[in-house]
Formats: sequence, C-alpha cells, structure tokens
Amino acid sequence: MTHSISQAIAKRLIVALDYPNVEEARVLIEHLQGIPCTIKVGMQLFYSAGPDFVRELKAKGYSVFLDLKMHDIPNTVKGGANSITRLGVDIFNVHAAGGVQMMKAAVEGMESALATDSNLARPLLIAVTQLTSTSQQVMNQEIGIQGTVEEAVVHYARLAQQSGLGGVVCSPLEVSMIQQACGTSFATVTPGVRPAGSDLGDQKRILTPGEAIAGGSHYLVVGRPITGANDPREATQQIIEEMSVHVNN
Ligand SMILES: O=c1ccn([C@@H]2O[C@H](COP(=O)(O)O)[C@@H](O)[C@H]2O)c(=O)[nH]1
Repeated sequence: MTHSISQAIAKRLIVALDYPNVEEARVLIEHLQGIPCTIKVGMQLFYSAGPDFVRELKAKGYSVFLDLKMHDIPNTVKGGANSITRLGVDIFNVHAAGGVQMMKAAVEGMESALATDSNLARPLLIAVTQLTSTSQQVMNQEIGIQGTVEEAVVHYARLAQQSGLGGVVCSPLEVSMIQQACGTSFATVTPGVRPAGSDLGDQKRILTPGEAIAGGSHYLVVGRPITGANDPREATQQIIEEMSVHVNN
C-alpha cells in the first residue's frame, strides 16, 4: 500500500465525533493527529459546541461533514443551507423525506451563498434516505411506508438526484441499487458500518468496512467502534487498513 493510496482511503473514512462537549471531541482529534480522515460533527456536538468548533476543525485542515439532517419548510431549509455553506463545510445534508421542493430550496440556499463568496468551496449536499437504524419491520408497521427498505431508499435517492443533490446517506447494503438507479458518480455516504465482532448498538442495516468499500461506498461513517474503543487511534488505523485491502476504486 502506497502512502498516497492510504491518504485517499483515509479521507473516505468519516469519523463521527458524537460527544457532548468540545473538550471530549478535542481529545479524540488529538488521538487522530496525522490521520487524514474526514470528521463528522452531528447534532449532539454542534448543539453544544456551535459553529466555532467547525471552524476549528477546518483551521486544522480537516474535511468536515456537518450532519444536521435538515427537515423543515423549504424557506427555512434554504436559509439553513445558506448559513451552513458559509461555514465552509465539505459535506452537509437534508432529509429526502422533506420532498423535492425542500431539497431544491437547500440547493438554492447553497448556491446563493456560493455566489456571494468566491472563496467558498462547493460542498457536497446529500439527502438522508432511510436511517440505518430503521428495520424493514419498523418502516412498514410503525412508520407506515409500504414496500421494501431498498425500494424506499432508491425512491428517495432518485428524488434527491432530481432535486440537484450530489448524493445520499444510506446503508452500505443499498449502494449497488442506488448506483444502478442514479449512476456511480452519485455519492453514497454510508453509516451502518461495523468491524467484525463489534457491537451493533442501534444500527440495523450494516456491513463491515471491507464489505462497504468493496461494494462501492464513497464514504464510510464510523462512530462508536472508534469513539468507544480502548485505543481510538488503533481502531481508526485498523479500519483504514481493512478499507485499503478491499477497495476496488
Ligand atoms: O442513517 C443514518 C444517518 C446518520 N447516521 C449517523 O452516523 C453515525 C454512526 O455512528 P455509529 O456510532 O457508528 O453507529 C452517527 O453519528 C449517526 O448519527 C447513522 O448512523 N445512520
């Protein structure tokens, strides 16, 4: 494995910093020093640390996925997308269940921010399909969506693509169906990744890091198998090594 290959692979690992405060998040960032992975800031950390911590990660040179999963009326999502784009994040998201008008509004908000500041890089705007913690049974019987999870996920992916988004959040189990429907350059960002033998927690639709990367996931999102490990740096390096062994493209 060459250094440049491992750098490119490491960037495709998104480490979820699911911590209650900035102090704990900084400890993990210290552990990861020198590993060029992407960092995900989700609701728990963002609602406590705010945009300054995102700026801190960007200043350290990280690619940042701001995972706030916006789902609101189009006008509100448009404003949210505008503010997030101005933060300079690399990836952000909305819920596909908000519909085409809402997703198009997110694109408009992003575009208007980009038009006012030429220094901003274009973020990858993606849509959450069905949460990876949702089982077939819960989707049908509790949420009330009929058909298979795969059908629902592909439907949401098509809506996201029609709305001008660049990809989706889905399980690695659904990547090949999405690629058939939307093409291989439509990004798939996949949580629901568990190294063999690790605790599933609340995740229902999972694959291992090797299976996910071999199946064509563009990005793998991993939280607790790293944040809960005795040695988070070693856990991260093992996942990148497994990805490197199994990657096809
Ligand atoms: O469908 C989804 C959408 C987002 N997530 C987020 O990914 C990470 C996964 O963390 P683990 O600890 O590896 O389970 C977490 O931040 C979720 O909010 C998801 O899991 N599924």
